[in-house]
Amino acid sequence: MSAPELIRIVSRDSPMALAQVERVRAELGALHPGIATEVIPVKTTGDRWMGALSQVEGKGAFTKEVDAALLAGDADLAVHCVKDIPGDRPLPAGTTFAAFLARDDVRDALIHPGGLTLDELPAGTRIGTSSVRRIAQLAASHPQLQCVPMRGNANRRMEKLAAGEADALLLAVSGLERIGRTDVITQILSADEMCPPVGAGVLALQCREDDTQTIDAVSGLGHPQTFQETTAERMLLHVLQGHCNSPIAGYAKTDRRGELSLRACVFTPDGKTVLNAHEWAGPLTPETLGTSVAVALLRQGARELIDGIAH
Ligand SMILES: NCc1[nH]cc(CCC(=O)O)c1CC(=O)O
Repeated sequence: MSAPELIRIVSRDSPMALAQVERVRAELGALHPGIATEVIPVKTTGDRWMGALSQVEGKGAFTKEVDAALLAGDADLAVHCVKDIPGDRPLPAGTTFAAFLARDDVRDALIHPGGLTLDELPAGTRIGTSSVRRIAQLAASHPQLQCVPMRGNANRRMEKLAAGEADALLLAVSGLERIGRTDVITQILSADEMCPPVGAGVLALQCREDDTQTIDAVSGLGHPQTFQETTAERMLLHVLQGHCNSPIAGYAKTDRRGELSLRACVFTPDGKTVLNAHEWAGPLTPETLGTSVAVALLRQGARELIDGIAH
Protein backbone atom coordinates (compact mmCIF):
# COMPACT_ATOMS: atom_id res chain seq x y z
CA MET A 1 0.00 0.00 0.00
CA SER A 2 1.42 3.37 -0.97
CA ALA A 3 1.77 6.09 1.63
CA PRO A 4 -0.73 8.96 1.47
CA GLU A 5 0.51 12.34 0.19
CA LEU A 6 -1.51 14.30 2.72
CA ILE A 7 -3.01 13.49 6.12
CA ARG A 8 -5.66 15.91 7.37
CA ILE A 9 -5.62 15.93 11.18
CA VAL A 10 -8.74 16.96 13.13
CA SER A 11 -8.65 17.98 16.78
CA ARG A 12 -10.21 20.30 19.33
CA ASP A 13 -9.03 23.86 18.94
CA SER A 14 -7.77 24.52 22.50
CA PRO A 15 -4.09 25.50 22.88
CA MET A 16 -3.44 22.12 24.55
CA ALA A 17 -5.13 20.17 21.74
CA LEU A 18 -3.25 22.10 19.04
CA ALA A 19 0.05 21.46 20.85
CA GLN A 20 -0.85 17.75 20.82
CA VAL A 21 -1.37 17.91 17.06
CA GLU A 22 2.04 19.56 16.64
CA ARG A 23 3.61 16.61 18.48
CA VAL A 24 1.86 14.20 16.13
CA ARG A 25 3.02 16.20 13.10
CA ALA A 26 6.60 16.25 14.38
CA GLU A 27 6.66 12.50 15.03
CA LEU A 28 4.97 11.74 11.72
CA GLY A 29 7.35 14.06 9.87
CA ALA A 30 10.34 12.24 11.37
CA LEU A 31 8.93 8.83 10.40
CA HIS A 32 7.53 9.75 6.96
CA PRO A 33 9.14 12.99 5.72
CA GLY A 34 7.22 12.70 2.45
CA ILE A 35 3.74 12.95 3.97
CA ALA A 36 2.28 16.45 4.24
CA THR A 37 -0.16 17.27 7.04
CA GLU A 38 -2.94 19.78 7.45
CA VAL A 39 -4.65 20.72 10.73
CA ILE A 40 -8.43 20.98 10.99
CA PRO A 41 -9.42 22.51 14.35
CA VAL A 42 -13.02 22.11 15.54
CA LYS A 43 -14.87 23.41 18.58
CA THR A 44 -16.63 20.70 20.59
CA THR A 45 -19.70 20.85 22.81
CA GLY A 46 -17.37 20.40 25.77
CA ASP A 47 -15.48 23.57 24.80
CA ARG A 48 -18.65 25.64 24.38
CA TRP A 49 -20.68 24.43 27.36
CA MET A 50 -19.39 25.68 30.71
CA GLY A 51 -22.01 23.95 32.88
CA ALA A 52 -21.90 20.40 34.22
CA LEU A 53 -20.93 17.85 31.57
CA SER A 54 -23.70 15.52 32.77
CA GLN A 55 -26.18 18.04 31.32
CA VAL A 56 -24.79 17.61 27.80
CA GLU A 57 -23.61 14.28 26.41
CA GLY A 58 -21.31 13.69 29.33
CA LYS A 59 -18.03 12.16 28.47
CA GLY A 60 -18.47 12.34 24.71
CA ALA A 61 -18.65 16.14 24.78
CA PHE A 62 -14.98 16.56 23.87
CA THR A 63 -14.90 13.97 21.10
CA LYS A 64 -18.24 14.01 19.26
CA GLU A 65 -17.59 16.76 16.70
CA VAL A 66 -14.03 15.54 16.11
CA ASP A 67 -15.23 12.00 15.42
CA ALA A 68 -17.99 13.36 13.17
CA ALA A 69 -15.42 15.18 10.99
CA LEU A 70 -13.37 11.98 10.74
CA LEU A 71 -16.40 9.87 9.79
CA ALA A 72 -17.63 12.45 7.27
CA GLY A 73 -14.29 12.23 5.47
CA ASP A 74 -13.42 15.86 6.24
CA ALA A 75 -10.26 14.59 7.95
CA ASP A 76 -8.17 11.40 7.94
CA LEU A 77 -6.86 11.31 11.49
CA ALA A 78 -8.27 12.42 14.84
CA VAL A 79 -6.05 13.18 17.82
CA HIS A 80 -7.70 12.67 21.21
CA CYS A 81 -6.63 12.63 24.85
CA VAL A 82 -7.52 9.07 25.85
CA LYS A 83 -8.78 10.53 29.11
CA ASP A 84 -11.54 12.30 27.16
CA ILE A 85 -12.74 9.23 25.22
CA PRO A 86 -15.81 7.54 26.78
CA GLY A 87 -14.95 4.11 28.16
CA ASP A 88 -18.46 2.81 28.80
CA ARG A 89 -19.35 2.43 25.12
CA PRO A 90 -17.48 1.32 22.00
CA LEU A 91 -15.67 3.81 19.76
CA PRO A 92 -17.96 5.36 17.14
CA ALA A 93 -18.77 2.67 14.56
CA GLY A 94 -16.42 2.84 11.60
CA THR A 95 -13.46 4.22 13.59
CA THR A 96 -10.51 2.51 15.21
CA PHE A 97 -7.40 3.36 17.23
CA ALA A 98 -4.33 3.27 14.97
CA ALA A 99 -1.82 4.11 17.72
CA PHE A 100 -1.30 5.34 21.27
CA LEU A 101 1.72 7.67 21.55
CA ALA A 102 4.30 7.19 24.32
CA ARG A 103 2.71 8.19 27.60
CA ASP A 104 3.48 11.57 29.21
CA ASP A 105 3.39 12.37 32.93
CA VAL A 106 0.24 10.90 34.50
CA ARG A 107 0.22 13.04 37.65
CA ASP A 108 -1.90 15.99 38.71
CA ALA A 109 -0.39 19.24 39.92
CA LEU A 110 -1.49 21.90 42.37
CA ILE A 111 -1.37 25.49 41.20
CA HIS A 112 -1.49 27.91 44.12
CA PRO A 113 -0.42 31.50 43.50
CA GLY A 114 0.84 31.74 47.10
CA GLY A 115 3.14 28.76 46.54
CA LEU A 116 1.67 26.50 49.24
CA THR A 117 1.32 22.71 49.07
CA LEU A 118 -2.00 20.90 49.64
CA ASP A 119 -1.07 20.13 53.26
CA GLU A 120 -0.25 23.79 53.92
CA LEU A 121 -3.45 25.27 52.47
CA PRO A 122 -5.70 26.85 55.11
CA ALA A 123 -9.16 25.37 55.78
CA GLY A 124 -11.77 26.62 53.33
CA THR A 125 -9.31 27.21 50.49
CA ARG A 126 -11.31 26.98 47.25
CA ILE A 127 -9.89 24.47 44.75
CA GLY A 128 -11.24 25.03 41.24
CA THR A 129 -12.09 21.67 39.69
CA SER A 130 -15.19 20.00 38.25
CA SER A 131 -13.51 16.59 38.05
CA VAL A 132 -15.45 14.09 40.16
CA ARG A 133 -12.26 12.01 40.51
CA ARG A 134 -10.29 14.95 41.92
CA ILE A 135 -13.18 16.15 44.13
CA ALA A 136 -13.68 12.71 45.73
CA GLN A 137 -9.98 12.10 46.36
CA LEU A 138 -9.48 15.58 47.78
CA ALA A 139 -12.51 15.12 50.05
CA ALA A 140 -10.91 11.90 51.33
CA SER A 141 -7.39 13.27 51.83
CA HIS A 142 -8.03 16.98 52.61
CA PRO A 143 -11.61 17.38 53.86
CA GLN A 144 -10.85 20.90 55.12
CA LEU A 145 -10.49 22.16 51.53
CA GLN A 146 -13.48 23.15 49.40
CA CYS A 147 -13.91 22.34 45.70
CA VAL A 148 -15.64 24.90 43.49
CA PRO A 149 -16.83 24.09 39.92
CA MET A 150 -14.31 25.09 37.26
CA ARG A 151 -14.51 24.21 33.58
CA GLY A 152 -12.85 25.42 30.42
CA ASN A 153 -9.47 24.67 28.90
CA ALA A 154 -6.35 24.97 31.06
CA ASN A 155 -5.52 28.49 29.86
CA ARG A 156 -9.03 29.69 30.66
CA ARG A 157 -8.91 28.07 34.10
CA MET A 158 -5.74 29.99 34.87
CA GLU A 159 -7.48 33.21 33.83
CA LYS A 160 -10.37 32.33 36.15
CA LEU A 161 -7.89 31.65 38.97
CA ALA A 162 -6.28 35.05 38.37
CA ALA A 163 -9.77 36.62 38.42
CA GLY A 164 -10.39 35.18 41.89
CA GLU A 165 -12.93 32.49 40.97
CA ALA A 166 -10.87 29.98 42.99
CA ASP A 167 -7.81 30.08 45.26
CA ALA A 168 -5.99 27.17 43.63
CA LEU A 169 -6.35 24.66 40.77
CA LEU A 170 -5.63 21.02 40.14
CA LEU A 171 -4.52 20.30 36.56
CA ALA A 172 -2.70 17.49 34.78
CA VAL A 173 1.08 17.93 34.61
CA SER A 174 1.07 16.63 31.02
CA GLY A 175 -1.40 19.27 29.92
CA LEU A 176 0.65 22.04 31.51
CA GLU A 177 3.76 20.70 29.78
CA ARG A 178 1.93 20.78 26.44
CA ILE A 179 0.93 24.43 26.81
CA GLY A 180 4.37 25.37 28.19
CA ARG A 181 3.07 26.41 31.63
CA THR A 182 4.83 24.11 34.12
CA ASP A 183 6.08 27.34 35.72
CA VAL A 184 2.76 27.71 37.60
CA ILE A 185 3.03 24.30 39.33
CA THR A 186 3.53 24.53 43.10
CA GLN A 187 3.28 20.80 43.93
CA ILE A 188 3.14 17.61 41.90
CA LEU A 189 0.91 15.00 43.55
CA SER A 190 2.17 11.42 43.40
CA ALA A 191 -0.04 8.76 41.81
CA ASP A 192 -0.52 7.36 45.35
CA GLU A 193 -1.80 10.70 46.69
CA MET A 194 -4.07 11.35 43.69
CA CYS A 195 -4.75 8.27 41.59
CA PRO A 196 -4.72 9.25 37.88
CA PRO A 197 -7.68 8.79 35.54
CA VAL A 198 -7.90 6.06 32.93
CA GLY A 199 -5.82 7.15 29.94
CA ALA A 200 -3.93 9.92 31.74
CA GLY A 201 -1.19 11.46 29.63
CA VAL A 202 -1.92 9.31 26.56
CA LEU A 203 -2.74 10.60 23.09
CA ALA A 204 -4.74 8.36 20.77
CA LEU A 205 -4.62 8.44 16.98
CA GLN A 206 -8.00 7.45 15.59
CA CYS A 207 -8.75 6.64 11.94
CA ARG A 208 -11.62 5.37 9.83
CA GLU A 209 -11.31 1.60 10.06
CA ASP A 210 -11.41 1.14 6.26
CA ASP A 211 -8.63 3.70 5.70
CA THR A 212 -5.74 1.25 5.75
CA GLN A 213 -3.48 3.73 3.99
CA THR A 214 -3.60 6.21 6.88
CA ILE A 215 -3.63 3.47 9.52
CA ASP A 216 -0.45 1.95 8.05
CA ALA A 217 1.21 5.37 7.83
CA VAL A 218 0.58 6.34 11.48
CA SER A 219 0.72 2.99 13.28
CA GLY A 220 4.52 3.29 13.52
CA LEU A 221 4.00 6.14 16.03
CA GLY A 222 2.48 3.68 18.50
CA HIS A 223 4.29 2.86 21.74
CA PRO A 224 3.85 -0.81 22.76
CA GLN A 225 4.11 -0.28 26.54
CA THR A 226 1.58 2.57 26.42
CA PHE A 227 -0.70 0.35 24.34
CA GLN A 228 -0.64 -2.36 27.02
CA GLU A 229 -1.24 0.09 29.88
CA THR A 230 -4.03 1.92 28.06
CA THR A 231 -5.70 -1.35 27.05
CA ALA A 232 -5.78 -2.57 30.67
CA GLU A 233 -7.14 0.78 31.94
CA ARG A 234 -9.84 1.05 29.27
CA MET A 235 -11.00 -2.51 29.81
CA LEU A 236 -11.36 -1.71 33.53
CA LEU A 237 -13.54 1.30 32.69
CA HIS A 238 -15.57 -0.70 30.19
CA VAL A 239 -16.34 -3.48 32.69
CA LEU A 240 -17.19 -0.98 35.47
CA GLN A 241 -19.55 0.89 33.08
CA GLY A 242 -19.01 4.18 34.86
CA HIS A 243 -21.07 7.22 33.88
CA CYS A 244 -19.99 10.85 33.58
CA ASN A 245 -20.40 11.44 37.33
CA SER A 246 -18.53 8.30 38.44
CA PRO A 247 -15.44 9.05 40.50
CA ILE A 248 -13.16 6.33 39.10
CA ALA A 249 -9.37 6.29 38.96
CA GLY A 250 -7.27 3.68 37.15
CA TYR A 251 -3.57 3.56 36.56
CA ALA A 252 -1.61 0.76 34.85
CA LYS A 253 2.13 0.90 35.18
CA THR A 254 5.01 -1.10 33.75
CA ASP A 255 7.91 -1.55 36.17
CA ARG A 256 11.61 -1.81 35.33
CA ARG A 257 11.36 -5.56 34.77
CA GLY A 258 8.55 -4.98 32.28
CA GLU A 259 5.84 -6.28 34.64
CA LEU A 260 2.42 -4.69 34.16
CA SER A 261 0.18 -3.87 37.13
CA LEU A 262 -3.10 -2.02 37.48
CA ARG A 263 -4.39 -0.01 40.44
CA ALA A 264 -7.94 1.29 40.44
CA CYS A 265 -10.26 3.05 42.86
CA VAL A 266 -13.96 3.85 42.95
CA PHE A 267 -15.10 6.58 45.37
CA THR A 268 -18.27 8.08 46.70
CA PRO A 269 -18.39 11.80 45.81
CA ASP A 270 -17.86 12.74 49.48
CA GLY A 271 -14.69 10.61 49.60
CA LYS A 272 -15.98 8.69 52.62
CA THR A 273 -15.99 5.34 50.81
CA VAL A 274 -12.90 4.33 48.83
CA LEU A 275 -12.80 0.97 47.04
CA ASN A 276 -9.29 0.03 46.02
CA ALA A 277 -7.79 -2.86 44.03
CA HIS A 278 -4.32 -3.59 42.72
CA GLU A 279 -3.18 -6.61 40.70
CA TRP A 280 -0.13 -7.70 38.71
CA ALA A 281 -0.72 -9.06 35.22
CA GLY A 282 1.68 -12.01 35.47
CA PRO A 283 0.57 -14.22 32.57
CA LEU A 284 -2.68 -12.29 32.00
CA THR A 285 -3.24 -10.17 28.90
CA PRO A 286 -3.85 -6.44 29.54
CA GLU A 287 -7.56 -6.98 28.79
CA THR A 288 -7.83 -9.76 31.36
CA LEU A 289 -5.94 -7.68 33.92
CA GLY A 290 -8.39 -4.81 33.42
CA THR A 291 -11.33 -7.20 33.76
CA SER A 292 -9.88 -8.84 36.86
CA VAL A 293 -9.32 -5.53 38.68
CA ALA A 294 -12.83 -4.38 37.72
CA VAL A 295 -14.30 -7.63 39.08
CA ALA A 296 -12.37 -7.14 42.33
CA LEU A 297 -13.96 -3.68 42.67
CA LEU A 298 -17.43 -5.01 41.78
CA ARG A 299 -17.03 -7.62 44.54
CA GLN A 300 -16.38 -4.74 46.95
CA GLY A 301 -19.65 -3.05 45.90
CA ALA A 302 -18.60 -0.79 43.01
CA ARG A 303 -21.86 -1.36 41.08
CA GLU A 304 -24.08 -0.08 43.92
CA LEU A 305 -21.69 2.81 44.50
CA ILE A 306 -21.61 3.89 40.81
CA ASP A 307 -25.37 3.42 40.32
CA GLY A 308 -26.09 5.30 43.56
CA ILE A 309 -24.67 8.56 42.14
CA ALA A 310 -27.10 10.78 40.23
CA HIS A 311 -26.26 11.39 36.58
N1 LIG B 1 -10.28 17.23 30.97
C1 LIG B 1 -9.46 17.90 29.99
C2 LIG B 1 -8.15 17.21 29.82
N2 LIG B 1 -8.05 16.12 29.05
C3 LIG B 1 -6.75 15.67 29.13
C4 LIG B 1 -6.05 16.54 29.96
C5 LIG B 1 -4.65 16.42 30.34
C6 LIG B 1 -3.78 15.64 29.46
C7 LIG B 1 -3.90 14.15 29.55
O1 LIG B 1 -4.08 13.58 30.64
O2 LIG B 1 -3.77 13.52 28.48
C8 LIG B 1 -6.92 17.53 30.38
C9 LIG B 1 -6.61 18.67 31.26
C10 LIG B 1 -6.53 18.40 32.73
O3 LIG B 1 -7.17 17.46 33.23
O4 LIG B 1 -5.84 19.15 33.44
